[in-house]
Amino acid sequence: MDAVGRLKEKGVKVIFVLGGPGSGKGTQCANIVRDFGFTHLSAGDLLRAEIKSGSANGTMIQNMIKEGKIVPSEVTIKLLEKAMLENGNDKFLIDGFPRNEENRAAFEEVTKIEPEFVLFFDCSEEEMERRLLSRNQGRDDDNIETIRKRFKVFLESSLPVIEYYNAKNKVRTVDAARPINEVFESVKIAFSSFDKKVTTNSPGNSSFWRLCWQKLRRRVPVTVAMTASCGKEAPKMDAFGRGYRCFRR
Ligand SMILES: Nc1ncnc2c1ncn2[C@@H]1O[C@H](COP(=O)(O)OP(=O)(O)OP(=O)(O)O)[C@@H](O)[C@H]1O
Ligand SMILES: Nc1ccn([C@H]2C[C@H](O)[C@@H](COP(=O)(O)O)O2)c(=O)n1
Repeated sequence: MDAVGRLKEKGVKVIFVLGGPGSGKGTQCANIVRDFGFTHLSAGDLLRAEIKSGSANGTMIQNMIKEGKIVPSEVTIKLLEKAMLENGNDKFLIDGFPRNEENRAAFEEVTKIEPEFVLFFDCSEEEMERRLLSRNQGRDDDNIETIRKRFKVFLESSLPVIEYYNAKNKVRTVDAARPINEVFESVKIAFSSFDKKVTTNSPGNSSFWRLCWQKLRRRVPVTVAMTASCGKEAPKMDAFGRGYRCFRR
């Protein structure tokens, strides 16, 4: 049986975890693994492991990561597919993928998998830059020059992917600019509605969404619980340039 058949047979469920560089995707994925039984697959980690393994693609991947560029989809998808097939679990958090339209379309085409939902960590560039510069994990790309390139790629190539899934009502947005524990409280809300397939303020609830809009227009912060569970696009009151935040605190 081919890889697609085996993934289908396994009944693989996928959640894409997206957000700017340093928004806290990896940190929160560790919490989700602990509490919700998912396996965490970081596209960036898989690519870095490929460099270390000395594979034929290693040098190309290394150069692209140093430049903040996105590695061709076929390389990343092969690594993700292999990791999902080799793992006994059937629930995966795919962190940092899809990073652009090519990643997204190729993944669907090759694996025939649609994500259950997309967990989007919303954080300002200032905060992400602060975090990346103090991450201290010896990453080649955590220097100010590459960080700026990664932000540009995020805005130009990754946000359209989030918008694509948003149009399909598949995005659950979390305000990621708060302390780790507070962010996780919102993540838990996003996941509890996944398990139960019910949300208190469901995306289809137009009066709820109208209330969100009214609050945003008056600059009253919409609570994270609402944002996380409604699963709809947060209106862009403070978009581009300073990140993708829907309101100022
Ligand atoms: N809510 C938070 N508040 C403060 N620091 C945080 C928070 N979340 C994560 N961090 C720290 O910020 C840094 C980046 O976090 P993390 O590696 O989880 O981000 P990421 O989105 O996975 O980044 P990348 O896309 O570059 O891999 C880490 O040093 C982490 O400890
Ligand atoms: N789908 C992906 C994911 C990652 N990369 C490359 C480019 C990124 O800057 C780098 C680090 O990823 P991170 O660990 O920050 O998620 O890896 C890619 O090309 N394609």
